[in-house]
Amino acid sequence: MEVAEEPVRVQTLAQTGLANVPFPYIQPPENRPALFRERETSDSGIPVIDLFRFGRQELRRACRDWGAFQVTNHGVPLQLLDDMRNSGLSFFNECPMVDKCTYSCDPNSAASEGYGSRMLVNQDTVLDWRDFFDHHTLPVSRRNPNRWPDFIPNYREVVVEYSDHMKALSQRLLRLISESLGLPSLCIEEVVGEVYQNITISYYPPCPQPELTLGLQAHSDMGAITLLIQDSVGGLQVLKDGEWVTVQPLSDAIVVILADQTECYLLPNIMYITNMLTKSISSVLGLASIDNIARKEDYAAGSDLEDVILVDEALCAPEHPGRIITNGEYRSAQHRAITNAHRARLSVATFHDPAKTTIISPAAELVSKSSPPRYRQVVYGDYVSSWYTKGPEGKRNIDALLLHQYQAAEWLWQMDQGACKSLSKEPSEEEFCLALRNEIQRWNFVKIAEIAELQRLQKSTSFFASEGLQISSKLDWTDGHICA
Ligand SMILES: O=C(O)CCC(=O)C(=O)O
Ligand SMILES: [Fe+2]
Repeated sequence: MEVAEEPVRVQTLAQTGLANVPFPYIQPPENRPALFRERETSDSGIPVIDLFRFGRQELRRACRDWGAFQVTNHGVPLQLLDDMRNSGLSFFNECPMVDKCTYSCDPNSAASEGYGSRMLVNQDTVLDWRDFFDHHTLPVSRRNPNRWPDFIPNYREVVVEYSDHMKALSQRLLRLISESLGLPSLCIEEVVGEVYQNITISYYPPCPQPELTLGLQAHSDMGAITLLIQDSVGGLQVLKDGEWVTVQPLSDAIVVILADQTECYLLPNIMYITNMLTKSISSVLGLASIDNIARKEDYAAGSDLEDVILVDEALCAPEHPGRIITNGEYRSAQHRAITNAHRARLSVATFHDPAKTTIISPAAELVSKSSPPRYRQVVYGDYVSSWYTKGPEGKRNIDALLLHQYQAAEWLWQMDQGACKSLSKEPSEEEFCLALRNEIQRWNFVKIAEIAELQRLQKSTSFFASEGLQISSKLDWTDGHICA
C-alpha cells in the first residue's frame, strides 16, 4: 500500500509569505472562482429563516430551491457559537505547529479524526487551500477527548456542549423538514438511525492568489444534514442555477445544508419524470422552456409557481393529493469555500450522518407506481468510500446513484398501458417524447396553459392546430391565464 506522507500545512505555507500559489493548489480554469459571476447582495443570498416564526412554505422553498438556508432564533446560545469559533481559532493561531501536529489525523485513512490538510485519499486532485481539525463527537462512544487539546481553556467542554446543541438542532430541523413534505415528523431520523456526528473546524489562511484556488472544492455533503457557523470573513458559496452565491456571514445564524442522504431519501423519481415532461411538453408545444408542471387544482389553490403548465389529475401521482408535481423534491446543496488575500477565515461544520451500515433508499411514502424511485438504494459506508477515493467533483457521487431513463418510461407506460404499448422499456429520449406526444393527443391533458407571452401562446395553439390536437374550443384570457 502506498503510504501518504505527512501533508504540507497550508498555514505554514501561507506564513512563508510566498507570492505565488504552488502548483498543486492551482485549480483548473473552469473551477476558478473568478469565472463565476458572484451575487453579492444579501437579499439574493440563501434564505434566512427565523425559527421563532416561519411558515412551512418558506421552509419548503428553501429546501427545494436552495438545499441550504440560514436559521436565526435557533435556540443555541449565541455565546456558545462564539466559544466554539474562538476555541477553533485558538487551536490554529495560538498553538505551535509542533503541538498541533500531535493531533495529526492518519494521512492514510479517509475521515480519520484530527488535524489535517488534505481531505481526499486520491493523490491526483488539486489541493484545497485549507487546514482542518476534525472531531468525532457522536455517538458518545466515539468521543475521545484525548484527541482534543487540553491546553486551550475549556476546549473539551465547549466541544461537548456544542455537539449536544447541534444534535438537538439537527433533530428539530429534520422533523420540520419531514413535516414540510407531509411526512411523519420522525421519518428522516428513523431512516438515519443513530446519528454519527463529526465536527470539523476549517481554517483558510490568506491566499496570495485567491483567483486561482479554492479553500474547499465544490461538493455536496455526504450525510443527512450539516450545520455550519462561520466568522465574519465570508467565503462559503452555494451553487444556485449555475451561479455561485456567497453566503452572507451572520454571526448569530447557523447555516443549514441538506446533504446527499436526505436528497436520496426525499427525492423520488417524480423530479426526473418532471424534467422529461417539461422538456417534452416544451418541445411539443414549441416553447423555449417551461419551469414547472403543476396540477390545476393546486395552482388554483394559490400556488406560488411562476411560468407553469397545468395538467390534469391524470399526470399527477394520486398518492400525493394536493401536492404540486415538482414540489416534493429537496436537494443537497452543492457548495464550496473560496479564499481571500487578506484575512484568514474559520468555519465550524457539524455533520450528522447515518451509520456506515445504514441502507438509504427513497422514502416509501414518496415513491409509488406513478413516481418510482430516482436513486437506487445505497449502503452509506460504500457511498462514503467512493466519495473519498474519487473525490466529490460537485455532485458526481450522488449522480452515480441515479436510476435510468427507462424508469420514466415505465411510469408513462403505467399511466396508460394502451397508448404506450409500443414504447420499449428503455426508450431513447426521442421515443419518450413521441410517446408523450401520443399521450397528449389521447388524453388531451393539457387543458390550461399559463403562458407568459401571447407569442408563445400563438405558437402553441398553432402547434396544436397543425397537429390536429383538440386542445381548445374556446380560449379565454382570465387573470393572466389562458383557459381552454
Ligand atoms: O468552510 C466552509 O464554509 C465550508 C465547509 C464545508 O463545506 C465542509 O466542511 O464540508
Ligand atoms: Fe461541506
